[in-house]
Amino acid sequence: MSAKNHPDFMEEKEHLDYTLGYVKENLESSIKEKQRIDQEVSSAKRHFDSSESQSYIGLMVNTMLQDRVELRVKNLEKAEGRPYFARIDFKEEGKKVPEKLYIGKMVLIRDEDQELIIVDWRAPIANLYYEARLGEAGYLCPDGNISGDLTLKRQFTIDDGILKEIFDIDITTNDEFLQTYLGANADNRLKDIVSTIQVEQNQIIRADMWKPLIVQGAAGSGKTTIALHRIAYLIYTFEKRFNPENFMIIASNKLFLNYISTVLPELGVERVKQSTFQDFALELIGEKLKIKDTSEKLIRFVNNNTTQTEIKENVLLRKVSELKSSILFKEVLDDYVSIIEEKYIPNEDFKIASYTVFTYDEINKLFLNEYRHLPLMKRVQEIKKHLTNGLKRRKESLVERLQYNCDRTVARLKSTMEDTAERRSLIIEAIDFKDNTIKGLEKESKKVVKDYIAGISKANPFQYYKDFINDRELFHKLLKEKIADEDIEPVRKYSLVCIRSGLMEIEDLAPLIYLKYCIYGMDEKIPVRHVVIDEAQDFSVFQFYVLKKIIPESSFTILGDLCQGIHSYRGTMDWKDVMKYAFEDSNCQLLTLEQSYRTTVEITEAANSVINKIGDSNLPLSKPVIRHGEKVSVIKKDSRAEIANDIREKIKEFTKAGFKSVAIITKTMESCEDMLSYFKKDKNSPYIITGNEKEYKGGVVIVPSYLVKGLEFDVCFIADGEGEQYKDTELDAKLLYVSMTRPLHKLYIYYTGTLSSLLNDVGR
Ligand SMILES: Nc1ncnc2c1ncn2[C@@H]1O[C@H](COP(=O)(O)OP(=O)(O)OP(=O)(O)O)[C@@H](O)[C@H]1O
Repeated sequence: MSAKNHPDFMEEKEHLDYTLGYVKENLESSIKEKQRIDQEVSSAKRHFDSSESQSYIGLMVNTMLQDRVELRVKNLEKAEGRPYFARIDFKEEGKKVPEKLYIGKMVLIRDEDQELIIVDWRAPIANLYYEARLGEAGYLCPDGNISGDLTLKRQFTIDDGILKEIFDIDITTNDEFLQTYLGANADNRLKDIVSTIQVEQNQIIRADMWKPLIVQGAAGSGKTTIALHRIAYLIYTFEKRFNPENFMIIASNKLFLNYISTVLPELGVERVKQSTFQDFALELIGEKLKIKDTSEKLIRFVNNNTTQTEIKENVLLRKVSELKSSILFKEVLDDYVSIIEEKYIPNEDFKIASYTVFTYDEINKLFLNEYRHLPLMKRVQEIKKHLTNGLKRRKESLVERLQYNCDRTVARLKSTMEDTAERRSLIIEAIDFKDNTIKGLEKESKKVVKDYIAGISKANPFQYYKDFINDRELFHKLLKEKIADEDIEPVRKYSLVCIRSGLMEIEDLAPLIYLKYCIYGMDEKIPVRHVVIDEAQDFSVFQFYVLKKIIPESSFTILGDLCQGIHSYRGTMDWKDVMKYAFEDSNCQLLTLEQSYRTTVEITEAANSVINKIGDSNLPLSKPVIRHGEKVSVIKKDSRAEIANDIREKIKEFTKAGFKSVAIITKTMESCEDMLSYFKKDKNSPYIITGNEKEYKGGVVIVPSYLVKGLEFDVCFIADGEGEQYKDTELDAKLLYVSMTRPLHKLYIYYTGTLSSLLNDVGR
């Protein structure tokens, strides 16, 4: 309700004014404090003397103070216009009066008396706001369970320091309050949702960090947003144990990373590691490999192929991808590594001079049995230690023997011969022989271990991978009964072409990391403790498997939507596979988010009718939050030019009405370019998203259906809804579904000729 009509308006206004005044005053003094510390740090850096420990300690302390005051300034700046969004009154058991707690994006404590002015939304007690109902309630904190009575839950709309609305609520968030947020227009970035997080979202954000968590969330259910809030929550909760750098987001492309990049700073989080799987994999493999554009294969599938050859080629492409993305291929590589392992140690005894220190069998047994738990190269390091120790012992016993023999010879000569020149010469000869032999042994012992180890292969993982694909006989042997006989050679040949052309595919990265892991181990300890993977339906089970293997100390939050699995040939079709193979079912939780917050009831229902055409009852549909809008318009035109004209007119109208982001979505890049040609002469012509850009600028864009995933716009125009474009296939249905679930408010679907049968139930 309008704040002024609320009975507590005056009380709340006074409190807000007080808080704003405090924030302002504090901001001014904190800025001064910051300037002072900045100056001190820069002067300390200029006069830094590394040999003086006092100088080092001083600089460290000042840098820490600098970080702290910088954070305080940032927090206060954030609190300037809207210091909090909610209030709860909670009477803890045993206390007489309820405590009034104002919840905001950051904590604010009054310096004078340590009074809590604003509670951080991530604090344990703030959970009452997100999950508890009025009445008996409790929350879990490091001291245990705190119970009491929740007497008030209140939400505020505060705009630029002005109290606009007050809602007293019981359940999580009031519909009206949520609606205000959902009804807002999208600029070019995702935003934070701290004030309207829903119960099921909150449970994901605050879920146990150490249990792997998979979230199947419908389009628009807030997966990306929640992923970012979860990181902010975990960083806050584990502030003392981990740094932001210990958290990592892996997403499908750089554009998407850029799209989400503003939310974390908004939530007060910086320095979190962000990467695409491809970049991260290349960093791990450590080879300068060129990788094909990840959309290239999809583009081939998306373009409607006509010739039999093209159709045949595409079938092969799918098979290659499916194989290399599967756990089956990991098993094939396990067999391959076993073969490498058998021949890894050269069939040679380890000798010094002509004396055998260890036989080949002894060494190989150690390699294959004793050190089996280690990667091959790590075993070699152990063997090296073993050889060195054995050599030392052997050398000592040889020296002892030589000394003993020499002493005996000398004694014998002395007892059997007169002290003549001949006897002296024989004694010198014996001593020289001993000394020279020892010298020889010393010299040889310096290099025998090195030479033996040098005989062991040091090929890099990529070389092993190439060798495997090059070796026709071996490839066939290991793939037999794994895939159809007639597919083995085409798969090998296709892979061979990739290798020879120097362009690998994203599907080759998990196998390469795996080979590196098995043969070399991961020396670089990856300092990541929690990995969040978004758009996870595009990741294969093998990719999840290797990530888990190489960062075993990390836990994972995996979020995706199978309905949007447009890369299903290399992605995940069933979360249960991920649970079973990547996490070996160990405590892995699967949660679902069905409610969609992005779009209207009408648009969600239309999109669901398309996904229903696939006829797969396992595909989880989304449920719209109760926000109604216009019906989805399905519009027939005689030509593309007419479609472009209509879109142009509508864009003008919507821009006037305040909509900030608009997308014209076509199925392929070719049709994007065709669409753009009609806008070329316009003053503010839209631009095409190609997938190569690192920055997302927003505004009016033209985008192919396979690149629109993850993004959202106020209004979307699907410019080519005809049957010729979108056939009755699973991939086309998913592409349409993804495209249709992007708008917040309005969706128009245009076509010429005949409408795609996938859209038969839309607009009815
Ligand atoms: N609790 C919430 N309160 C307000 N807005 C919300 C809430 N949850 C989600 N949203 C909004 O819904 C929209 C969709 O969120 P987001 O992009 O994170 O969803 P998603 O599940 O990742 O979508 P998709 O898979 O379709 O890309 C965003 O505009 C987000 O701000």
